[in-house]
Amino acid sequence: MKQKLVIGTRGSKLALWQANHIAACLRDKYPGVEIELKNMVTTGDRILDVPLAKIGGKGLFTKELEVAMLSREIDLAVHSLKDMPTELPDGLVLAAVTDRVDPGDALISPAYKTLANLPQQARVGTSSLRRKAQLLNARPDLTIVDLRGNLDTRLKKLNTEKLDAIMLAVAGLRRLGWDEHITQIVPQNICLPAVGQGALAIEARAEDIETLAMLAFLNHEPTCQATLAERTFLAEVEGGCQIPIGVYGRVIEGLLSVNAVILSPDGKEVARDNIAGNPDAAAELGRTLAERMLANGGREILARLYEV
Ligand SMILES: NCc1[nH]cc(CCC(=O)O)c1CC(=O)O
Repeated sequence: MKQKLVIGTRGSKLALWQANHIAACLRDKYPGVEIELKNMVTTGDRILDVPLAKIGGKGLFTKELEVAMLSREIDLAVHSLKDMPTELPDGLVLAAVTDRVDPGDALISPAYKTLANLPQQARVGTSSLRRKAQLLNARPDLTIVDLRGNLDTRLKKLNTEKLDAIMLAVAGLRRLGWDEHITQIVPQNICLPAVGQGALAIEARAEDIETLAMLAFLNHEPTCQATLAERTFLAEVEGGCQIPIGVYGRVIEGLLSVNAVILSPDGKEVARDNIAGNPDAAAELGRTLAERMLANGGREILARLYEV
């Protein structure tokens, strides 16, 4: 057993909460082991004035931490699983995926409360293509305003940018204790979450058997299986850029079911489908669902996306 573990984390409030949460779990489990946090800055933190979809490139919020891990500056990194690319760099693995309590998206609209109540042409802030496309699919009249920045910045922009609503992940708001701002948990038939939303990913070096063994207790197997299906689905449909897809898998009574949607950015074209099966075949379920959706309209939606 190691006598010390160094956790790398980004400096945002959410990232620090997540890293401190895992640090607390580790201290609790291994009272004699020194657990240290090391703050790092990623490209995604540095560039705040450009819509995420335009920065491009994968692992905007993970790469610097991964470089530090490979050079042994840190032993593990804590990420929102949602921010992790489907393929990890050589030499790194997912050591654990934690349980997720809140996979969904929340609407914050002090004036109107719910999506159905928003007036025609209401201004809704989000930086996510996935939320934008699903919002427009349900409400083509809405005006979507790009909204970047950390959670606190985005909450402030609700007022400063004169928005009628913003949409954020429930999990992030809950972790920061800001769930009193939530006015509606958006139902999944309107908005499916991002791959891995709500789960934490613990990343470590593949050869670091000792650390991997110490982290294994953090893994929640049903969430690991559900998100494996989601990540395989994403890997199968994704090309070079950010695309509007939502997908949610969960294991109930031993059955893994996965719901997914692929949309055009304007929300007008949609392919929806679902699949269910043995959780041990999670990757295969994700892949089969992706193949089926690509064959049933998904491929055309993506082709038009790459044309522009
Ligand atoms: N894109 C940033 C990001 N990465 C993870 C979360 C929330 C926590 C989670 O989904 O686990 C958020 C904020 C948001 O989308 O509202």
